[in-house]
Amino acid sequence: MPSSGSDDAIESRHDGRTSPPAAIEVEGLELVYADGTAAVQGVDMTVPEGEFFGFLGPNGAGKTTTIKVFATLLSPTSGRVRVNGFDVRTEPQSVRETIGYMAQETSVDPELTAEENVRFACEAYGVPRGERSERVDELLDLVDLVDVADKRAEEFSGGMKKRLDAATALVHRPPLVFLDEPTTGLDPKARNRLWDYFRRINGRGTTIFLTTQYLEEADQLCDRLAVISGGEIVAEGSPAELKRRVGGEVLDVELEGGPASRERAATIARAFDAFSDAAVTETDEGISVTAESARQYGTDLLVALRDAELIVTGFNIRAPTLDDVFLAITGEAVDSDGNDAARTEVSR
Ligand SMILES: Nc1ncnc2c1ncn2[C@@H]1O[C@H](COP(=O)(O)OP(=O)(O)OP(=O)(O)O)[C@@H](O)[C@H]1O
Repeated sequence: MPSSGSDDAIESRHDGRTSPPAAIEVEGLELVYADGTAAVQGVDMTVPEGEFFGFLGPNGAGKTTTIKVFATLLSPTSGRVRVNGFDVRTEPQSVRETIGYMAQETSVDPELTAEENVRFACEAYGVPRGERSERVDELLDLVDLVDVADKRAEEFSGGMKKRLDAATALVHRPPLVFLDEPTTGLDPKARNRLWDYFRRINGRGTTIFLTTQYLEEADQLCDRLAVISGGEIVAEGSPAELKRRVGGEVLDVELEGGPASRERAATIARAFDAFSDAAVTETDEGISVTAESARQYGTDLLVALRDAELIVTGFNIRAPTLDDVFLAITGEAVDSDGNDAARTEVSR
């Protein structure tokens, strides 16, 4: 793993000997765009080598801006960022040579075959000529595109294009890969195949930095997560830790009637004595109540709703998901259709 720099406070904090350099080390990162938008405001984070790290946040939170700083496409306004041991400001070339970047839009050439796309990427990244054929075969095999190696990418489904794109991001065997919303718009089957692939490259030791709008994806794949909101990190931990932080269980109640019924039910749940610590949200079907005592007093709430002449058509008690974590932390629900995050009122 490359490492350089003598005057580096971050490295000396690690003593420079006992701990290997982290894949990503960030102290006090700020990025202000030319128009004055403060997109990232004082971010600190460390991603150890080999980790599968998830970076979550509502739209406009600063995720892509942060990735672009890590990938040296934007220069930080202030703060220190080291990627694979290199300073993004003073050693951008070394950073670029040691990272893979799968951007939101695929960069595959539709006119070229799968094999030609990967071969072209090998040339662009300076893979030695004698190694190219083997590298192309290995990567097409890794992403299960061997059977269609000679087909033009324009014939591929969205999922196949994404897998091909991921292969091209890996031709130079980078120890760290950035995946910016890699599965957006894919059907569940295609998404699952990509997940297998990401797990495989992480299993080979590659550090992965993933942004996604699918919280289930983060839950399934990531060792650790950070949530960014308004340019600041507002929560960090493993998926299990974050879920525990929400606390308790979630009671989902389905109601007959429109928004007025949901609003009345939410008011009743908020006023319910047993749920003084509850987070109550209105959902598409009814309401959700997250509380320590959701299981114990859930039926009492159902009775209270019935007494208020609201018609309950279904209910369910479950453990919190990352969606609940996200809602509790940011006050916004992630819209899995990829539209703007829906703002939902949260009372705590
Ligand atoms: N080139 C730019 N000039 C000025 N402001 C920008 C620019 N690019 C992004 N922004 C703003 O910076 C903030 C952070 O944007 P960014 O794209 O990093 O967020 P994001 O979390 O990646 O959102 P999304 O999920 O929508 O991609 C937003 O307020 C956005 O409007």
